[in-house]
Amino acid sequence: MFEKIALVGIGLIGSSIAHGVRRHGLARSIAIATRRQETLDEAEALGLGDSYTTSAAEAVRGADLVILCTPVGAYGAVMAEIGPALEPGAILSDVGSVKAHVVKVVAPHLPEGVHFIPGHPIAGTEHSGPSAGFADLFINRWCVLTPGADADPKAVDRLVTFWQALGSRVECMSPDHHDLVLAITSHVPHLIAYNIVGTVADLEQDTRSEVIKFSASGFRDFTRIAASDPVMWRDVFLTNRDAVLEMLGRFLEDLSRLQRAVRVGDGPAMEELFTRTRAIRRSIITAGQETSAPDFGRLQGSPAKPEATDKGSA
Ligand SMILES: NC(=O)C1=CN([C@@H]2O[C@H](COP(=O)(O)OP(=O)(O)OC[C@H]3O[C@@H](n4cnc5c(N)ncnc54)[C@H](O)[C@@H]3O)[C@@H](O)[C@H]2O)C=CC1
Ligand SMILES: O=C(O)C(=O)Cc1ccc(O)cc1
Repeated sequence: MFEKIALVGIGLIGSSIAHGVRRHGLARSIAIATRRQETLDEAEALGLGDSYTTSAAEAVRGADLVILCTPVGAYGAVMAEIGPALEPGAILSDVGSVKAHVVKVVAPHLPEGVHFIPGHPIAGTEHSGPSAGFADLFINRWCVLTPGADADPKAVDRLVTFWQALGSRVECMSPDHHDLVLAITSHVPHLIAYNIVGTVADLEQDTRSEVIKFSASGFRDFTRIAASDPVMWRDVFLTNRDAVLEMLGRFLEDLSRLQRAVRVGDGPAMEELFTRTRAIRRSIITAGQETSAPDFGRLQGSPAKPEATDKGSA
């Protein structure tokens, strides 16, 4: 499908793409670039690519598909480096969790003749680093593409076919719409998880030990989400601020209503809400979005994978 795919950044998502490309024979060669030598050595030891370099510009030279797989906060610096080295006719894409910001920071560095088609596989885990990836990650998951109005349809088709070959279902939408939808389905849920686990972390020592000892599965599910990569999520909240604040505002209004229902003992209001939310959970399962036991955080999550050890990103 492609002669040379360059992956800039080789953490959970980059390494999952590398595994999938190998498994399905989607490229003659895979070039891997990352900032730190230590991460590169890890990727090489895992055999994720055919060439390895700390120079992103070197990796993208001669590549007909380049995918940015770093935290979105690194995109500006990465693009400044690779812009002049991109081949005319190449497809440039990414996997970032936000899209409007990505379009804004990539555009100034985009050479004539390079097809920029932003992307976001809505599939992941709380793990990070090159050893966290696995080829099945994208199977039966959505991948959203946000091509501009002037995007070359042939290039878009090639990228759609690529993600389908990795097992994904693909849908195109505008960057702003993507950011609003993901704010409530992914970004705000992560913020809530970070907050509730932070609340426990700030409890007095004795109470905290009890909470951890007796933590029920609800709290444990929050801790899984709150173990997600701090740099990646910092960048999401720095770059999708407006949509997150919009959805957070609605969430807080609803929480106030619920707080009142609890305070005044309004059983029917609580039961009515909990019945509607149960129906949402069931419709997600019916739509094939869920593969495991009830679990708050996996609304966007990955298929069950054997427990891996947490690895910090490089
Ligand atoms: N973790 C998840 O569940 C999902 C993440 N994403 C998006 O995918 C992207 C990557 O996330 P993960 O793979 O989870 O992160 P990760 O932390 O596992 O890997 C990021 C990689 O980027 C490299 N990197 C960081 N700064 C760099 C720079 N300036 N130049 C070159 N390499 C650099 C790191 O060394 C690391 O190899 C992010 O933009 C994130 O928003 C998308 C879907 C799911
Ligand atoms: O692990 C989980 O539950 C996730 O929600 C994974 C995830 C994280 C970030 C994304 O942009 C998409 C999916």
